[in-house]
Amino acid sequence: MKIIADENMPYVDALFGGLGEIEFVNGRNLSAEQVNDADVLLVRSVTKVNAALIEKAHKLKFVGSATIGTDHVDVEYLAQRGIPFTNAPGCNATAVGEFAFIAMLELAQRFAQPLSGKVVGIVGAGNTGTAAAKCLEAFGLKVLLCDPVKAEQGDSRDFVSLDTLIAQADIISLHVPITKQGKHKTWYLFDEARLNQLKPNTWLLNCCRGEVIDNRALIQFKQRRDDVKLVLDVWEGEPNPMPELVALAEFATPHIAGYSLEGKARGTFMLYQTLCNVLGVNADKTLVSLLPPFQFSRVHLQEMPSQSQLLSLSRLVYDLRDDDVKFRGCFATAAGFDQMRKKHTYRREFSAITLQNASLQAPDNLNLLHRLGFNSQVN
Ligand SMILES: NC(=O)C1=CN([C@@H]2O[C@H](COP(=O)(O)OP(=O)(O)OC[C@H]3O[C@@H](n4cnc5c(N)ncnc54)[C@H](O)[C@@H]3O)[C@@H](O)[C@H]2O)C=CC1
Ligand SMILES: O=C(O)C(=O)[C@H](O)COP(=O)(O)O
Repeated sequence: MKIIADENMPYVDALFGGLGEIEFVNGRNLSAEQVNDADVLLVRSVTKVNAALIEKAHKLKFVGSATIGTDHVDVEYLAQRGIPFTNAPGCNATAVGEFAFIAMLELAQRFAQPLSGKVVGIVGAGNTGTAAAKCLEAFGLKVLLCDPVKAEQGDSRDFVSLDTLIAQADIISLHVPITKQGKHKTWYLFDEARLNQLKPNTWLLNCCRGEVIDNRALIQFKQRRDDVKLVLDVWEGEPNPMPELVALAEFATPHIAGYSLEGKARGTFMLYQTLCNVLGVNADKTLVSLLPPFQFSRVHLQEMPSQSQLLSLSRLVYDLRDDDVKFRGCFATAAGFDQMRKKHTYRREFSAITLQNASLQAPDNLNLLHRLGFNSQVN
């Protein structure tokens, strides 16, 4: 069995090695010729899986994308061909949620502001939005959710309209899929008119898809409104972000909000489980055996961390400043953008750290750190 896999997918050898012969490819430039004799195709978000790519891949019996988003896959075409497809919903939700939370801690540090007391608006209350809300609520912030789709589906949480969210939120974090049609389409959800509604001093974070914000309108808006601060992980026209926009962002990264080691491993593992199911073979590997030990796996806390101490703790798993600096040095070419993604030093999730100290025994303290995602051990 021939398995074609994106070279940026970790643990493919460990998980799929026993199932067939693996060929690693550059997912962005994958050609139809390369997949013609494939039985299994494992991709990431940079590969357009459509008729043009797989029309002649007559042996293809499974396509998997180790991502949450599916906008790069023609799922209808796969269904017509009867080719089983899976993505990896939720695989990197914790990674994106923690990225957004850490970015807010970084902004608070940079502008010497307390995060406490701020109201955060989450647009899109699915896996990543909910993960971000979990951290923010654990930290004690008021969170407003806007998700008309979930509201219509009868989700029992409280939702507000986008207008209310924009009017009330000090920080807005975007977590929607990119959709071009329908009454809840998200393409340019934040257009010029919407951007002009932002309250003074709003922080706007985009960790979902670049085109959810009209990037040209954002440049013009930001040039007039320096009070608004931007954290941008995703860009219109990737892998070629608009240089003017990069310069206007406080933190800029190359679509790596979901790149925790745990998140990437979970993504590959979910594909492995589904493929085993499709092939009718036993999935005998475990996710936990894949992850290496973390160098800061145990941290002693003398007291409940302050906001800046929590940032220092968070920087043990992920220092956003490093990625921001690297990105500004390499984004100017498509190769630079992709190389940084390819060579990204995986960060860990909060759960990789076990916090130890008797003073954390107070249930509220333990609860807060636990709900943020850290492990805790009372000694
Ligand atoms: N930067 C990165 O590395 C990553 C980016 N993503 C992107 O983030 C997107 C969201 O991921 P998940 O939260 O896991 O997806 P999800 O499908 O679990 O949640 C998306 C939510 O957005 C809601 N939604 C749809 N249209 C909306 C609208 N007009 N207004 C408000 N809410 C709306 C949906 O009802 C759903 O609840 C993905 O589709 C993907 O494009 C996901 C993971 C990593
Ligand atoms: O899951 C998604 O959706 C994403 O956006 C991915 O985290 C992006 O990563 P790649 O698949 O492009 O490596």
